[in-house]
Amino acid sequence: MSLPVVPTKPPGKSWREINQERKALKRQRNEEKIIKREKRLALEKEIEVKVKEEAEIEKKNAEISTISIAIPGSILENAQSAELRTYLAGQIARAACIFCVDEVIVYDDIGDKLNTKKTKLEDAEGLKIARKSCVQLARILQYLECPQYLRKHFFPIHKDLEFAGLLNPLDAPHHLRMSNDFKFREGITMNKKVKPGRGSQVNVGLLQDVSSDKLLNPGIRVTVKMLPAVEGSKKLKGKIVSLATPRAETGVYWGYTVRIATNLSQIFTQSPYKDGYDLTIGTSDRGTPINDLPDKGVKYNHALIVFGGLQGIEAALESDEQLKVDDASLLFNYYINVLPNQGSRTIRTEEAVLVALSSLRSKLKAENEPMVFKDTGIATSSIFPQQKQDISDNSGIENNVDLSKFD
Ligand SMILES: C[S@@+](CC[C@H](N)C(=O)[O-])C[C@H]1O[C@@H](n2cnc3c(N)ncnc32)[C@H](O)[C@@H]1O
Repeated sequence: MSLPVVPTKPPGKSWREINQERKALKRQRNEEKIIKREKRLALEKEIEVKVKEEAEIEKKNAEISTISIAIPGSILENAQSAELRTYLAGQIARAACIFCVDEVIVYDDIGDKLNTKKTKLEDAEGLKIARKSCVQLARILQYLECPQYLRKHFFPIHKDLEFAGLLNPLDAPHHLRMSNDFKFREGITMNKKVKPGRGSQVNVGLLQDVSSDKLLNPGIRVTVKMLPAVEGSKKLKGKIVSLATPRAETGVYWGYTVRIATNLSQIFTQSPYKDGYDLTIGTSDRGTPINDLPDKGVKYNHALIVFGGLQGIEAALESDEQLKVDDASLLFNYYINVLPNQGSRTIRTEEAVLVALSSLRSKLKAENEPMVFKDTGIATSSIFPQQKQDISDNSGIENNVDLSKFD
């Protein structure tokens, strides 16, 4: 039988002193517990506020007003050579970039009339057939929009791109060089092992990959918000954000997405915006003179401007079996002539895009205009002074058509 343990009294101290010390220790422990709990509650609150703020930013991003243009792929079919076809596609890309277009829809305005010029795509949704000229136009548009350092990952050698290397570059703000210091960068998720709980490594066109906050499949194009460097650490860290975030947060134009519509009606029905387009404009020399529109009087949140091909929008309407109207102007909120008293009998589609986007600027009023990007250019950092050379030449993007499975 074991005897009860009797606490031994340390020498030189009375039992009163010992009890007081114990009580003080207990009090101190309780106080520490309270401080710890308060700290934890404060941290939880901070996280809650941050999550709310981020949700607000995401909501704001989704609300930024956008401009989409629809171009018939068939315009390439009238060009005399492969080089001229490529150049024409480059002109559309340059116009879209110059006027900060958010979405380019390449549509088929001819339909089944000339069935031979089609190419097949088999994906999860089943068999899709698209006009070859539409696929080529979409491919060149995507190629030019993609930052040079990512092209080798997203654009394998393809006949459609044979002369794309000769094209005038877009020189878009998101085509960053190593020497550019900007808080957003486009990147590709890499196939690198990461520790459990960590996000994907992303190549953003710098010497070092960025550790991101999300674990994604390799080979995906992502937009990364670069996080401030931690003191004493050389590691680059970033947060994966939506494609709309750079523009919503800084006002900088961040490129366009590309989709293919296999007829005129799909331009309207397959809009990536939740409630579709709230302003639709058709362009034709038979439209209402643009001067009739009030200055800054046409409000929009998601505007769509549709251009026709050789025979105009009327021909596209005729080829679309789903559309039962016989007057093209009835498809749009506005049907406009952007250059009354034109000097040439015909204005080509690629010319009309520049004229229309330019003259509509003074007529349209965005409901949620992105803020003005105040920087005169993207700042050049002194961190990489010796690496000012262009990164090697070289898509995938939210809402972007996946062209990799087209012939
Ligand atoms: C060669 S034109 C087509 C022919 C036609 N006369 C017409 O405007 O419908 C090609 C496209 O350029 C645009 N376009 C040409 N002239 C235009 C004008 N004066 N105003 C607005 N758009 C025009 C239209 O989108 C048109 O479908």
